[in-house]
Amino acid sequence: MTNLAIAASGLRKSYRDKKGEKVVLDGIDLNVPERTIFSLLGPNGAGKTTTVQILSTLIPADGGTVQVAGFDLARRPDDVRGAIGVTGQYSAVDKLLTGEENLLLMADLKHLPRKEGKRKAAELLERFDLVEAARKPASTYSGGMQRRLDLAMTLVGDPRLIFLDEPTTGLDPRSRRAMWQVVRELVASGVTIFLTTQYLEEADQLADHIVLLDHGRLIAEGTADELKQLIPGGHVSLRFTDDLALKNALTALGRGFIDPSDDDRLTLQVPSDGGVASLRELLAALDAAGIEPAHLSVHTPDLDDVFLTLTGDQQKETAR
Ligand SMILES: Nc1ncnc2c1ncn2[C@@H]1O[C@H](COP(=O)(O)OP(=O)(O)OP(=O)(O)O)[C@@H](O)[C@H]1O
Repeated sequence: MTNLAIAASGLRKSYRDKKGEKVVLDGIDLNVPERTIFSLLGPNGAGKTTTVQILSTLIPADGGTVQVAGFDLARRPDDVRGAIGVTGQYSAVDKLLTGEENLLLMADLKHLPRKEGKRKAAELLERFDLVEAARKPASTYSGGMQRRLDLAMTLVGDPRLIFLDEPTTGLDPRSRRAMWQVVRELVASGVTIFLTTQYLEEADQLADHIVLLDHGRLIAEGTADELKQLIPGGHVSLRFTDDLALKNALTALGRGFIDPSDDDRLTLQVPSDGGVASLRELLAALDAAGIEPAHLSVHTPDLDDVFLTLTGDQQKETAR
């Protein structure tokens, strides 16, 4: 049986404000297998940060039972803290210090002997491609370098489970990809990652398992592929060299629409799940009618489509 890095059941949290009680987490269950990347995906205000704050012992839950790294969260918070690392939207990096000084400070906080601290700092600077910048103040670092330093600082304590709360928000595409690579390497080295993100592509790229959180409830979960299958929208695009071939194909297949975005009106969109069996069937039907498409492409719905369908269109802006 796979060991669970996180097992949460019936997690609840609400806040009281002038308007009364606001339920932020409405009884959610989470099971995160060790050595996997688990992604909590949701729009602004869905409750992602609150979940991370509870699981990392920063704030108490109002209800539910939680085990983190094998420890009961309510009874053994110190053991949980010793096993986890958290890098949040608000970085722990002190910008007045150099990268190396930040790492040594963290090693002191973790009570590592001086020699061991220096060895660890040097290893992490190397691993996170920060050797050249090691003696420069962190204020001179790019956004991507600061995130890498932040994550390196988290690793000083050798955590088994790392919470990455929106680790690439605001980074350019190249830095985002570099961070993804770092995350993949961490998992390969045996760490478990609990990732929150607003970026669907990020969850698609990294996560073994995704849960969609909306208004404090889990509204869907599965692998990226499983989530994509929850909604319709896949199709095969067939482009023909002339109008007659397109018309014949439409007759032979008995279904399809002319793609309005093709100015030449020579592309047929045929609804399909994009699977091998249905593609084979479609090509056989065209073959039997003696029609050869000039170009074929398969479009499966992406996580954007899933997210927008399941959370409602009004969240289109925050979902990207
Ligand atoms: N201390 C607090 N007091 C009152 N309400 C709070 C408090 N902390 C969070 N909330 C509310 O809880 C809801 C969830 O917030 P949370 O920060 O967990 O969302 P999120 O999914 O992380 O969003 P974001 O992507 O913006 O960080 C929000 O409506 C927020 O206003």
